[in-house]
This record gives sequence, C-alpha cells and structure tokens, in this order.
Amino acid sequence: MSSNDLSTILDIINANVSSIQQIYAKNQTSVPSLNEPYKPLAFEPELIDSTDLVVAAATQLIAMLRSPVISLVAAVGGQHIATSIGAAEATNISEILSEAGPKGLHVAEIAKKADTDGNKLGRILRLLSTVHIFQEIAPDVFANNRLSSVLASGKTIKEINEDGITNKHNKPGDPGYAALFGHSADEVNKAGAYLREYMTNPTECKSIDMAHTPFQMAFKPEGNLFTWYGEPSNAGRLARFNAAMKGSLNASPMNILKAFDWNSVTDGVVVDVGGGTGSSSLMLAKEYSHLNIIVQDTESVVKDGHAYWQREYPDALENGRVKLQTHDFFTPQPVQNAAVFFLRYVLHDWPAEKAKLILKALRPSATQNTKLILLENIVPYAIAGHEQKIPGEKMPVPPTPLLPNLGVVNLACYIADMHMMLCLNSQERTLGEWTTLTEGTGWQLVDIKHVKAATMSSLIFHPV
Ligand SMILES: C[S@@+](CC[C@H](N)C(=O)[O-])C[C@H]1O[C@@H](n2cnc3c(N)ncnc32)[C@H](O)[C@@H]1O
Repeated sequence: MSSNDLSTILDIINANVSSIQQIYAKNQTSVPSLNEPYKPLAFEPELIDSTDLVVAAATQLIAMLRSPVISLVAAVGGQHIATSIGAAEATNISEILSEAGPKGLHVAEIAKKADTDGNKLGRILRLLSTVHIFQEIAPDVFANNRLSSVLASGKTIKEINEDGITNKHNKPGDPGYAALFGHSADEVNKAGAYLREYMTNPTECKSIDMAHTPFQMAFKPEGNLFTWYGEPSNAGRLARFNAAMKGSLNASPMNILKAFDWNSVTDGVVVDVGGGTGSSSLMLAKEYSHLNIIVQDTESVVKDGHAYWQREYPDALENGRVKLQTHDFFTPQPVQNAAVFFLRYVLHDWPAEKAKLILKALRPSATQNTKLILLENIVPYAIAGHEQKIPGEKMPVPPTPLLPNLGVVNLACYIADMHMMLCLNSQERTLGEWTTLTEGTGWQLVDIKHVKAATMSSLIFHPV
C-alpha cells in the first residue's frame, strides 16, 4: 500500500461526502439518520454517483488498513449474518419492531410475539445490530433502523397471523424485498453450504447438467429448482420466489420502462416470456395504456399470477389488455404477432445450450419487425484495462486506485452469479459470453441500454 493511495482514497471519500451533503441541502432535507426507518426520496438518483464512490472507497480503505486475518474472520463469518437475516425475516421481527416504533421492544417481548426463544433471538439481533441491521437501544431492547426496516413485508402481525405465513408476501404494493431476502437466506444459502463439497468433487463441479448443483446436494429434488417449486409442499416457497422477483425488480435501477422505447410499439403484442407473475408487465401496463401484453410462465406460476393481477390491477385482466398464458418456453412460441418478446432474468437461469434453445424457440414466430429484449446483467471484469466495449451510454470510469467495477458497489451482480451457479448450474454473463450465447439463434444484437448504478442492461436484438 502506498501512502499516496491512502490519501487519494480519503480525498475521494471527502469530495463525495461533500457532494452528497450539498444535494441534501439543495433539496432542503437533512441526511437521514441510520436510526430512522428508510423512506425513499425523490432525489435519490442524484445521489447515486457520489454514494457509489464513497462506498467503493470506504470498502477499499477497510481492506487496506484492517488486519487481513480479521477481514477474513469477518468474511467467513458473514454466513452467520446471512442466516440471521433469514431467521429474523422468518420470525417477522421487522414487522414486530415496526409496530413497536422508536422506543423499541425488550427481546423477551419480541420473542413472545414471534413465538421463539428470547435468549437466542437476542444474540441474533445483537449480531445484526453490530453490522447496522436493527439497533440495540438499551441492553436487550431492539428497534428497527434504516436497514432493518426494509426487511418488513408491509403486513401487520395480525394480518400475517390471519393470512398465514405462506401468504406473507402478497400485500398489494409490497415491494418484495422481504421475500427477496427470505428466498436468498433459505434455499440459496442452504445450497451454498455445499459449495465446498461441490467444488472438490470433479464429477459434480465439471458437469454442465442442471442436475449437478449444490442445490441438488442440499435438497435432493426430483427435477430442477423450478419443478421443485411446483411441488405442492413448496407452495409457500414458490409464492415467496415470485414475490422475490418483484423485489429484484424494485431493487434494480434498470427496469422494463427504461429497457426500450415503448411508444414505438404501435402494432402487435408484447410478450413477457418466463414473466413470473408479471411484475415487470404490471409496471409496463400501468405506464403505457396502448400496450397489449401476454405474460407466459409455467402452470403453477400462472395460477399465482392470476391472484397477483386480481390484487394489483384487475381491470387489465378484465378488459383483456393483459393475458396470462401457460407456456413452456422450450416449445414453439404460440404468439405469432409479437411486437416485442422480452425476457427478464430468464436466460441467466439456464446453461448456454438450454438458453440457446429458448431463443431458437422464439425465432420462427417472429415477424421481420419483432424485437427481442433481454434484461440481464452484463458482468464487469474486476481488472482495469479490460473494460468491455459496450455500445450505448458509457459507464463512468472510477478514479484510481478504485477497482474498475467499483468493488462492492456492484456486488449484487456477482451474488446473483453465485445464486445461478448454486441452484441451476447457470451463470450471469460478460458481454463476450452474451455475444457467444446468442450466436446462431436467429437473433442479432443491435443495441444495449444501461442506466446508472446497474449492471443489469437491456440487450436489444433484431431477427436475422
Ligand atoms: C428468475 S424468474 C424471472 C421471472 C420474471 N421474468 C421476472 O423478471 O420477474 C424465471 C422464470 O422462468 C420461469 N420458467 C422456468 N422454466 C420455465 C419453462 N420451461 N417455461 C416457462 N417458464 C419457465 C420460472 O417459473 C420463473 O418465473
């Protein structure tokens, strides 16, 4: 480490903290306290660039200064933070503390409401408070804070008890974050516990078959993750997964509205292929009243989808502007008049050979004017000098000595890549991998759209 690096990093932090303070001052708002529940602010997009630089610089500073042994102790123990988040989500602690308000609640009372053990819960909440998720405001008294408040589903404890825990994530307007964290901390992290065994078993880890994953080692399912979700005993997990997809949509600055010039669609339908319950389509249908949309997915997901649209936007189903259709995307596409086929976070679920089949199954139904849009991560390298030549809006190049991918700022993309490896033997892809994957499928990449602070991009294709 050169002392130059240290002062450059400190300069980056100082300059960008000043910019952040100025943006708050211009908007006549004070910088929110870590102790307050999170409230989204209209001017948050203005804060992104500076916040990203502070986060990247501060994390790099910690890596430079802290004992590497202690850094790795913290990193390897991160598993306990993840599983504690899962336990807090499953026992509705954030909802209990939302109702308690700023005075918080003694852990004995929290445990009574959560029907769990107080001593163990107190230790879980103290660990989480130590990493700024919840706060301990007096010995054994805990309250929500900025981070823990986003673990709440939006339901009251009475509603959760009345509706049943498997329906926890169906409150209209719930952004889906609690479901996203619950899903990650449950099936994905249980699969993650087997990564060591997987990577030291050459037969397992060198396989490109979806039946060879850490997920299979953990759960021993009959089929893959999606057929497993379709089993009746996993109805709660399926509902949570569907809501988690809504959470991933709301958490990412790149969404379907920014993916394409939707006003250019004057004829034909928009098909949301593997659309889940249709959270992207809901956003699209609400914003663009001229669009007719078909959401396609498997039978069990379409069933949940009907309930979702009945809750969120029943008119769109009733007047026929939005239709939900059971369709296996490995079979020929039934819609022959599509203006757009869009697939959000679908191909990342599949190894390359299967992903190619999904694209090929769309091609015969495309007209000359049909566009294909993939909403997917483009994985940045973590090394300078190898930036990918991505067309469209350029990503800002971070100042040295920061990592060119901004380090933990884009961690979600690399975490998603691990989810794919663990559960589906699939992956997030670099631009080169996207180009190779789509070759020979009958589709040609013509444009890529990005938004700030997102590795998720919109890749736009024409038929060839
Ligand atoms: C990661 S989710 C993405 C859902 C949605 N596109 C979104 O962004 O919220 C992948 C979806 O593919 C669906 N899927 C899996 N296998 C399928 C198949 N053979 N045919 C159609 N959909 C399938 C899953 O049920 C799931 O809803």
